Amino acid sequence: MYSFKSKFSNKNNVLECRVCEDVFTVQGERVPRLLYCGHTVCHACLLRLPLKDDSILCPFDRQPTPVGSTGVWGLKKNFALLELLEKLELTDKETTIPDKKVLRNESEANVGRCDEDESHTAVLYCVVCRSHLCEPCSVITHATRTLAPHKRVPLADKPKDLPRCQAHPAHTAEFVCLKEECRTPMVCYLCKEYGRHKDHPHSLLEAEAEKLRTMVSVALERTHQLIEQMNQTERRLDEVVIGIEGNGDDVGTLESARSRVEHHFEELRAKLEMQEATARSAVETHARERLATLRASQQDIATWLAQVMSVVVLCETSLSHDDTRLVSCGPQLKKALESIEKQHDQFNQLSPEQFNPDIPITFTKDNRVHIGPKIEMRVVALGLDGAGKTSILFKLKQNEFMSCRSPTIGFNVEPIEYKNLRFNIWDIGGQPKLRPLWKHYFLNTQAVVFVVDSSDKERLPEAGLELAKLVGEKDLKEAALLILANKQDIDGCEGLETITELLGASKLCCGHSWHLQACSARTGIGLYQGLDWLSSQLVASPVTNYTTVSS
Ligand SMILES: Nc1nc2c(ncn2[C@@H]2O[C@H](COP(=O)(O)OP(=O)(O)OP(=O)(O)O)[C@@H](O)[C@H]2O)c(=O)[nH]1
Ligand SMILES: [Mg+2]
Repeated sequence: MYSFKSKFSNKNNVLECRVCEDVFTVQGERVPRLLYCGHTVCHACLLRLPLKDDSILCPFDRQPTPVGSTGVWGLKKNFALLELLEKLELTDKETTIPDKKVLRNESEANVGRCDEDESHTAVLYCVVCRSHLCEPCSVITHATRTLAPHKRVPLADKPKDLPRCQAHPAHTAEFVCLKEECRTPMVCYLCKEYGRHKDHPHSLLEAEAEKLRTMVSVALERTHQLIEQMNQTERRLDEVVIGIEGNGDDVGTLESARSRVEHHFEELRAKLEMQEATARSAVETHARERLATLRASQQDIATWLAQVMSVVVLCETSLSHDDTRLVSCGPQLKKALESIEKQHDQFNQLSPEQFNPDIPITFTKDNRVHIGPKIEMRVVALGLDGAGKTSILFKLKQNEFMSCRSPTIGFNVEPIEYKNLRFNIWDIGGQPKLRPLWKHYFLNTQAVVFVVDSSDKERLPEAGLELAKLVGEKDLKEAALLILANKQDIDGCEGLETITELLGASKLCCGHSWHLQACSARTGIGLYQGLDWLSSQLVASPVTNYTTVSS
């Protein structure tokens, strides 16, 4: 029988901590540790001693023992004492336990029995004496001052026995070697202090297990949260799928998107059909009117022909008259010949265009049909004073450039014909006092030509402010915006990138159809590229009919 009394009878007073008077143990909180002065104190008492300048003062002679970052755990154990303890423990076991197997069977059989009295049922476990006790025996056996502080826990909380060291089976493996390459992580103090694991990083088995337990608990908590999030997301995805596909009577978003597409294109088709009907009717009205004019001209010619023929007959007959009769017919003949002259004039007035059977059709971007040689566009030219608006207009109109032009007070308006377009360009004065009047020219404007002076960097921000006002104008919402970076012939003028940046054009004009074109009113470069861009904004198909303007 492995009895409490026999176990401690040898050790009493000899192997106990002189601070707490508890018996030292080979592991755990009563492990004996050495101080620098040579005194031995148990681990638990050392933990309670106050620190002074990172040193522990010996409770017996006040000698300091420095402790590093590892604290009390870093102090050497009193191995001589430990050896002695273990030997005593083994001797106890050998003398009291004749056969280990018998002991195991016995201790298994004794589970529930009090180690002091087999007739009692154990309910407690003394973690120091490692004995199972009933309540009364626990009180009796621990009545002395030395044994009274022993920690006794309910049997259910009995700590698990520590494993034995593989290399030194007589010792418990109470440390964990933290070196990755070590295959046997659980080691005893011999391995740790002197053996294979000397100088390896270590941790106490309990501390390591606690660290792992905490790590696993945290990971587990996070995993539970992740699972919850995944479940929630799965539910939300299900809802989204149902939202898209629909469920029973609820129509999904796919169906409503489909209907919106169908509706949009139905509307477009209806609008297109209307536009086609309007265009067809315009073409037919145009053709009918032309045919009516042609038929009227045919009738006129038939009438003129009959009249001319009768004059021819009169003239030919008169040629055979004698003198008296011819003279008397003179006034009639003169009148008839005058009428021929008149009909000749009327005949000459027939327009040569009548002889061209073509019907010139152009489509605008909004699907209106334009029939006729020229499609018109209302354009306003704006910009700061001196930017070169008037110079550009006159360069386009009559290919002229004047190096000294007086500022425009009011406006100039000129039709500029280019390909099959007629741009009616309104050039408005740009002096500060005239700028508030710009808005009176906006109505029905299809395009704004905003002119900036590329050689005047200082005034570009001011131009940007005026541009900002223009793009905000309601009447110009649909208007195309052509920015002409003028005076590119001047040395040191700014490039398009700087101009775009200083005007803030990219941001300002994003709601508009806009284009920045480098040009010069002096040389004419870039002006027709600007007009081409304007044409492309108005006309759906490319404009091919080149007419009067020469570049
Ligand atoms: N070198 C050079 N000078 C130009 C160019 N365009 C205009 N100028 C000159 O710049 C000055 C102002 O030109 P204008 O056409 O009167 O300017 P504006 O924009 O009509 O000015 P306001 O009528 O006051 O709004 C004139 O002296 C022009 O000769 C150009 O492309 N190159
Ligand atoms: Mg001007």
